[in-house]
Amino acid sequence: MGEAPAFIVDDLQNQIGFENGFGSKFKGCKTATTIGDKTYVIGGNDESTLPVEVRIFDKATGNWVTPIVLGSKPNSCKGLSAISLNDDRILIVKKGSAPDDCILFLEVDTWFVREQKKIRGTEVVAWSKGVRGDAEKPVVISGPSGVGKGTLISMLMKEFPSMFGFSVSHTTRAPRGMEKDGVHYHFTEQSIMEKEIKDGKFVEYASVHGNLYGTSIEAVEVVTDAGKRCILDIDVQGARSVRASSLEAILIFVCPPSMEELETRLRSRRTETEEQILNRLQNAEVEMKQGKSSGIFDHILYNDNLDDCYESLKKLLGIDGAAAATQISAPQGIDLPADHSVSKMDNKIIINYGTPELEKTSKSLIVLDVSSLKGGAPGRTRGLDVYATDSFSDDLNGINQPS
Ligand SMILES: Nc1nc2c(ncn2[C@@H]2O[C@H](COP(=O)(O)OP(=O)(O)O)[C@@H](O)[C@H]2O)c(=O)[nH]1
Ligand SMILES: Nc1ncnc2c1ncn2[C@@H]1O[C@H](COP(=O)(O)OP(=O)(O)O)[C@@H](O)[C@H]1O
Repeated sequence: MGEAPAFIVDDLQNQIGFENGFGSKFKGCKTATTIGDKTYVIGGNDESTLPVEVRIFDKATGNWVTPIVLGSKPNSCKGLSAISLNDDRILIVKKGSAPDDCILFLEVDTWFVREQKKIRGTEVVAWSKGVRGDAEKPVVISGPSGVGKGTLISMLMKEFPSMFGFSVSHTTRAPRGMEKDGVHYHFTEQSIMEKEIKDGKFVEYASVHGNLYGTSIEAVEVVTDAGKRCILDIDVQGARSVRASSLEAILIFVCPPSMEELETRLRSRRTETEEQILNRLQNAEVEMKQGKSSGIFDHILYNDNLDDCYESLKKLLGIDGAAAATQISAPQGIDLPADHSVSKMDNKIIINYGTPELEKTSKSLIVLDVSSLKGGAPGRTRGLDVYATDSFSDDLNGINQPS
């Protein structure tokens, strides 16, 4: 049954005293997995409130490396099991943890991690929380200045405060009258933002209407860590970067009914100078062309009547009518018992928490189907399929039925 442990390296075990999580009982919250030449040692102190640490033993050089760790680091726990998936991420099962906090992915060679390694010139790993199904895709809203993006987003956040969270961008533009630092934007300076971009702190950034705007990795993570679906209000260049990234967002472009109406809305807002209005209207022509024809966007919405447009937005997000209630209450966590062992077969991770006697009589296996994983750092890893079953069969396909 299952796969052989990903690794058991005696000298490593002697050096740092961890045990592999595969089917074994162990004291500390430490485990290790080897991918290629690198052994990832993951763990902290038993029952500690400190975050789980990650160290890498590079067999090629014989050196230990402490990587930059992105993503929200899980706290230590009663124990960890680790399994390498596709050599680019390690699935971690936290024993005895809360249902919404027990399946994690440590990305070691995904697109996002490779990009970050390139920018930072050092070892990088990134945590991403695992969630069931296809929920929580981030939502990108783009469109010309004054079309109503902010208005639509405010309506969504007001109606579904526990479902959506706004990604607070950084910008070098000056705050408008009512805007608060850290709420509407992180207002910053050009030189500081350029340094942070160089340090790899941004998912995307662009120069828009003469100012620098960008989405930090942290801005997305703060929202996903709160268990909410992330909304990004970004321009077309930023949308293009997100489309190419691992975020797997739904991209929506909002159009005005006419350029005249766009100008009316922009002027009636009274937040820009005449020069800024003219600049934004000029840019709007280009944005409209790109938005409608570039193939970046999944959906185009026309914001003529505000209420109609808002209803269309909810519909394409699957949160209109009864669907809204279902989605809000859908459980995202996975209830795992404290004491269990973990093994892997093809694209299925089998979590066994029964005694041999118990196995015969009741459900004692949880199967995590990881064949359709999507997303990942800096967002969540979606697409986990989870179901309970009662026994192994010779052919694992035999337990492929959700129960
Ligand atoms: N690429 C990118 N664009 C952003 C970001 N934040 C805001 N923007 C875009 O910058 C443009 C100007 O935003 P803002 O100054 O708030 O003006 P408004 O859209 O007219 O309210 C809009 O197209 C926003 O969608 C960001 O983090 N990244
Ligand atoms: N469908 C609409 N009809 C009329 N006015 C609208 C509509 N949608 C938004 N507005 C108004 O247009 C102005 C610009 O909207 P805003 O949300 O700030 O645009 P954006 O965030 O795209 O720059 C605001 O004063 C807003 O109240």
